[in-house]
Amino acid sequence: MSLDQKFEKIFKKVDELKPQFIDVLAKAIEIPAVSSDESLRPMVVKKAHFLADQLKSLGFSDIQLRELGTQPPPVNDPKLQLPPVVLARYGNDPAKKTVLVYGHYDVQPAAKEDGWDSEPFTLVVDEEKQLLKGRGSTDDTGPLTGWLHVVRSHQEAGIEFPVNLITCFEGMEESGSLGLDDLIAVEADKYFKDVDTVCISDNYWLGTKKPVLTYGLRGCNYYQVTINGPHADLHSGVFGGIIAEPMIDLVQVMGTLVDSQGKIKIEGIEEMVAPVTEKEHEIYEKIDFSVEELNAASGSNTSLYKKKEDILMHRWRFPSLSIHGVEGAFAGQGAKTVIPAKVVGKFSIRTVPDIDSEKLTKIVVEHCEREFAKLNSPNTCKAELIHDGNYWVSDPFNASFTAAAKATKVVYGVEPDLTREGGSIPITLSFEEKLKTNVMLLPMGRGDDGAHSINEKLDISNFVNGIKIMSAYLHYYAESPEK
Ligand SMILES: C[C@H](N)C(=O)N[C@@H](Cc1c[nH]cn1)C(=O)O
Ligand SMILES: [Zn+2]
Ligand SMILES: [Zn+2]
Repeated sequence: MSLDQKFEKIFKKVDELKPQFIDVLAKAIEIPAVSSDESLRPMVVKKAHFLADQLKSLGFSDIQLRELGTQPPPVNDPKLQLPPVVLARYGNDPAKKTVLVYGHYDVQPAAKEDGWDSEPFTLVVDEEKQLLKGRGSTDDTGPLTGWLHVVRSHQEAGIEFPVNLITCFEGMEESGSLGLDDLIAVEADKYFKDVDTVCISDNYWLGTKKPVLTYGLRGCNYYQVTINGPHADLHSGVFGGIIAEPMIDLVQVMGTLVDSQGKIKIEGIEEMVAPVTEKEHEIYEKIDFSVEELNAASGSNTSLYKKKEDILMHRWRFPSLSIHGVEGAFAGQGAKTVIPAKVVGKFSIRTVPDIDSEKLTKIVVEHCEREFAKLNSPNTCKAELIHDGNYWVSDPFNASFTAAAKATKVVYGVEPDLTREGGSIPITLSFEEKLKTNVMLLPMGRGDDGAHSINEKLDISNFVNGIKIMSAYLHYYAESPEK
């Protein structure tokens, strides 16, 4: 049977099985697997078991829920267990290539009060707009479950699976992939011994129309600054003006990190960024993107840059510093007149070549300490790293990228753009280094999916076509003469 004939049968099955695939996604999304919320850790574990059950019913073998030990500090409960990594195999034929597919089953926090139109952990199938709405639909439960549907479609179409598949599904990606590095090191010559390539479906197209393949990610160093003052929250009428307020110190320290144009004000970071080459300018010129698409995705007119090249460089190629929030501060409606006793400011820096993570942390911590010292406050200040994750940039010209480009052409009828990604997938570089193989990012969703935001969605066409691309990719990769 020719590849085209195989694809016809598989794709027909994907279309037929669509309602069942959506049903699996709905069941997965129902589990609020928020890795950053310690109280929801049992839910993250529950989702791992749900996936293991799915893998079992599909006939995967050697299914393991690998424990990673306790979560390292800073953490409220020092006994908190990390969620397990779900390892499984489909096929173990030495004559076939082996593809490791990585995905994460944890999600970002979400609450209806944040502005969602519906309950975030109830999948909404919007027939009118042809989209699937719910936390994790695009990041990353939809793409992750896509790999399971690839297997099911092959089974029901009666087509032999072209490769050996290994899954590595983790539950801590949104919180720094803690513990996974060590597991990969331990299993590099055991469970992962025969891996020829790694495919990750956990990012997004640049815009809304053109499919892409991705060869780079920024890293992410996440920090917290804790200012400690009085023993308890106090009445601002009774104590305001006569004690040093932690929140006043914190906003001043945080105010020295970045300006409103996005320029990082911490000395020593810019110097670590690799200079932009002439070749890079040429690459960026050819990419399909506009400020209008950015505005549509952000739902605003607040872009700091108007030119395509500036936007892309600042998204992919330069570091950025974002301020995320303050733990312990009043954040509700109304007018509570309180002086918070202890506040913890959270910010992260997206890193790029050649920023050294340890050096960056030293610079950041010293900067915060220096700025706090200037305040002459009797309060205490501690700045620390919560987690870091490496940036990754690879060469997109190998058998895996070629197979994915062919698969994209078969499904969408166009050559994909080659992009980098402003977000981070902390474990990517570890796969490349520890398994001594290449990694390819094959995104399923679109740039306006609202990952990490309210009303996160995945277009039904992206879900269905994504499963078809994943299927065709495995066949093209299996047929390729190189690894
Ligand atoms: C791109 C990926 N889907 C993603 O959202 N990654 C997260 C990873 C992260 C790193 N620190 C905290 N979370 C991201 O880029 O924010
Ligand atoms: Zn995410
Ligand atoms: Zn993700």
